Amino acid sequence: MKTSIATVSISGDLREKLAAIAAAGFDGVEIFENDFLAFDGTPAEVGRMVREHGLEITLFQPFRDFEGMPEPQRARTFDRAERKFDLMAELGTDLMLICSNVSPLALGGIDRAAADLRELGERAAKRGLRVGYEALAWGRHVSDHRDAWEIVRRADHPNVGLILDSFHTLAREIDADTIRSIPGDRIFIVQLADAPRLAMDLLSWSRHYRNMPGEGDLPVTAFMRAVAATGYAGPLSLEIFNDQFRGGSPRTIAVDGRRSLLNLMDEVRREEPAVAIAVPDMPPRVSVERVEFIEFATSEEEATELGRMLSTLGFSPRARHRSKDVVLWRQGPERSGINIVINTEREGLAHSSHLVHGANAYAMGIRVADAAATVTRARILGAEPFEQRHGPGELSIPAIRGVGGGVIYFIDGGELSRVWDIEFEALAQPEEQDAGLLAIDHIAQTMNYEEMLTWVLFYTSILKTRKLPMVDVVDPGGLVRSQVVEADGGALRLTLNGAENRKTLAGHFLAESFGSTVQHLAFASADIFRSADRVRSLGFRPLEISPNYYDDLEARLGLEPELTGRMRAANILYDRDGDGEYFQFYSGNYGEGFFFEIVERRGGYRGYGAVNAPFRIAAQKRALRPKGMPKA
Ligand SMILES: O=C(O)c1ccc(O)c(O)c1
Ligand SMILES: [Mg+2]
Repeated sequence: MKTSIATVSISGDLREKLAAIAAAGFDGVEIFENDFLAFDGTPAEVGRMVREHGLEITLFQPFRDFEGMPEPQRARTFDRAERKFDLMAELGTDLMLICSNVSPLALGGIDRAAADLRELGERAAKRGLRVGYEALAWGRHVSDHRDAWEIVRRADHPNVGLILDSFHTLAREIDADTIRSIPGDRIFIVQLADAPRLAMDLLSWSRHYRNMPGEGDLPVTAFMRAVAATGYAGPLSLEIFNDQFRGGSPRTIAVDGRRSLLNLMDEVRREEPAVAIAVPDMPPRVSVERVEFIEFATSEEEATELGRMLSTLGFSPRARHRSKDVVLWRQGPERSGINIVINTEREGLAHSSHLVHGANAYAMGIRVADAAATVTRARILGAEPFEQRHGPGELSIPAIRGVGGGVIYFIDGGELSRVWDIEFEALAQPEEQDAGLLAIDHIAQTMNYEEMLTWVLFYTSILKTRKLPMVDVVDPGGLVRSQVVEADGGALRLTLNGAENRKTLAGHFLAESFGSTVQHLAFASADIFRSADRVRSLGFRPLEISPNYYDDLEARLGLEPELTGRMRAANILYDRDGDGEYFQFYSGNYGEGFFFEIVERRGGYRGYGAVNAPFRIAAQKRALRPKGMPKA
């Protein structure tokens, strides 16, 4: 399988685009005409530059408003095509994309279009070139790949083929299985793009909101399965028109693109075992069992402060690392579900993370079915493996760098599961101060909004997880977009929060911690009222919620005043869905906006209390303001 990407998908000038595309491991590029026109070198220089990067030009595009023109436009269109053929010869590519005509002058008629393409194919053949015909979803007469195929079929020329583009087919909800009857060798190139579901006109949707396969909501896998079934063996080429990507980091977008293609083809290979698909062999997405630990990097002083906060939540220091300045905090019986690690080392990644971000939860450990396989898959998908010096007798825990520069460790059932015994030495048992917190319910990570798709693709391509629809959270200082990535049964729940500006609580946290990511940790309780009582007696001060909230709860959901009274007294917020109920309360802020949450899920409640987020944020801002939080 050859991977390719259109230059239009990446930001920067042509030089920067090519460097990023090559570094990410693509085999080829589609040269988008405008990227070429804006460049100040000759076509031959562009061709040389592409090849010096080890890339080939898979396609020159687009050639517009070609088929079905009346004279005199028709003759001029052919002249224009000949000029572009000259250019292609200099660039060193043999394939040109003709997109279906959108001109009001176009006459329509399948046979007329076929005759024009046949003549163009004849002219292309004289120069050893080929032309591919693509149906734009908004084409004037041709907007469906089935019609485009019929035209190509009737053109009946070896130098004329079909170009498929997942966006145009899927945006119009055309059944992708109609591709299965097209001969694979008549398809000259396949362009791939996903997109979020949006209600808008097709052209604007396509030109501004496409994204990488797996990042959006379109059934790109079903489309690609149908393409694979035709026997098509040419390049798979990403063609992503996206306003955000145009301003993003070329390196990141290129790495995301290649990750998305490999992940897609791996999925197709598993779902179409009868079709031979050349994709690097990789372990399947690994299932997650639970969050094994969260590790904070802090100074000694901050460790004391964080420890004080954890003590009020019922945690106590239980074990110390045998050779490092690292302490394990737990609560409840031995082997309870929450392991919090505080690292005050003066070297290594924890230390450098602390220098950059201040105290922060820079690492997490995830228990998976197979730790080594997880890292193998992640590496093939372009993630960076992480290894740190380990002392004699210590384990080498498979790990990768996360998107934000932190670390994700993977632990499985083998020797790795004994890490707490092997590397740690138990401390004297303190008096019992358990608050009934049983597990990490979810981890909330904050990032710039522009980086959210990168994170979503990272998690969903490496781990057996899925994304939920994005929701808007209103902060008095602006909007925060929130998207959940979760594993079956809640074994891993991540809430990703994308901040658009620094006036929001999330944006403030991001700015003040120089891009650290874990902004809050939610612990699960089986009895939130009991946990609330316990932590209060340990000195915990919950985030105070406005009394107006509880009046509204009674009115809105018809809750018993007795229940709302208890919630009001403990500052507990409430939500429910078709499956169950959710109770939650929060801590105040630690540092520049880090906090803890305690939750109880009753029945099969699946959400995260998103409806309550604005009230939580308003309360946190009230609490933060005296320390210099900008007024929203
Ligand atoms: O938006 C367009 O005009 C356009 C051009 C070329 C393509 O391949 C395409 O999918 C869209
Ligand atoms: Mg296209």
